[in-house]
Amino acid sequence: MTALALAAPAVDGPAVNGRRVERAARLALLGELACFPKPGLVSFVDAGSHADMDATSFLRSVIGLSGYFHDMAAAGAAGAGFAALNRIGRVAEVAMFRATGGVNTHRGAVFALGLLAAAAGAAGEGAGPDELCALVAERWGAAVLAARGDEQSHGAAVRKRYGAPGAREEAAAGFPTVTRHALPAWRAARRKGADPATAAVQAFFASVAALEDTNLLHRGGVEGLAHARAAAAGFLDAGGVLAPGWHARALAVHRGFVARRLSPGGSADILAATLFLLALAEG
Ligand SMILES: CC(C)(COP(=O)(O)OP(=O)(O)OC[C@H]1O[C@@H](n2cnc3c(N)ncnc32)[C@H](O[C@H]2O[C@H](COP(=O)(O)OP(=O)(O)OP(=O)(O)O)[C@@H](O)[C@H]2O)[C@@H]1O)[C@@H](O)C(=O)NCCC(=O)NCCS
Ligand SMILES: Nc1ncnc2[nH]cnc12
Repeated sequence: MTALALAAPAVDGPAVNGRRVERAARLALLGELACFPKPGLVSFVDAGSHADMDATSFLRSVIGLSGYFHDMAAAGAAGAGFAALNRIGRVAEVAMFRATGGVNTHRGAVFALGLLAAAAGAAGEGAGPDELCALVAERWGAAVLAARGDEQSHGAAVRKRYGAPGAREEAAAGFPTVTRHALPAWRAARRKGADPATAAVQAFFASVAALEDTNLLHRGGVEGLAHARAAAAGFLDAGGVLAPGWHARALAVHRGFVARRLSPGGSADILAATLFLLALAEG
């Protein structure tokens, strides 16, 4: 048990697949960071639309979160309710901010992948991506929506101003952007011959085209969100990563986002959740 688990209730759950869950989550966060071109976001190539963080911030954050996903899987296996999961998540957020010097790298991922890790623990071996997403909705969805969040967050400001749904609604609905958009896009690209890293680019664009991303609304307002979704849909309509010249087109979208300071952070989390579910399914 790690220090993060001190926030959890004392439970003696059955033997869980915690190590496998932890490994899959780390692979997913690193895979998301490595994915490029990923318009507006930080990668090993550049910092996209961000002045306060770079790839090193994300690597520090991943290390700072060590043990968190294992603990969420163990808590899920022990039948933890939302309040217990949330306590573990809040401690992980503190660890993330300590690791990055106060920069929000993975708040959304702590939340989304944390819930999915708990579902993986609860379901045990063999549950597929759709089942895990549905389990989050079924078991914790109502409590997720009922929870009082941080009233000062960017997400809260966007909710107040535009009435837009955000990370909570996505989780409570069983991650529809993952199951209906990003995951099918990744699988279709792989079936047609794309390698896993290129399929991740396709999954990312599919998410941007579909998601009401509170980060895009926060930085760019309704116009920024519309621009981002239309640019992503245009890339996919032109054949996405399966069409010749795709890399240059994706790069042009990236540059357009950077020029407008747009950052689709919600889609970064959707991609990480997708890669997490795929890594878990691979074992
Ligand atoms: C439920 C919480 C996640 C709180 O959410 P809330 O809506 O109140 O607001 P935010 O603090 O703004 O965080 C929401 C993050 O979720 C991601 N996101 C956005 N839209 C969606 C969406 N439609 N669907 C899914 N996910 C979405 C997004 O995360 C990424 O962006 C982060 C960078 O954000 P920010 O710092 O605001 O933006 P910048 O542009 O960088 O800021 P400036 O430079 O302009 O200043 C990055 O971290 C990505 O991860 C949103 O940020 C949650 O906080 C909560 O309740 N947590 C509880 C603890 C927990 O996790 N418990 C465990 C599970 S129960
Ligand atoms: N790669 C990334 N760049 C910017 N914000 C993010 N939030 C989560 N992953 C991110």
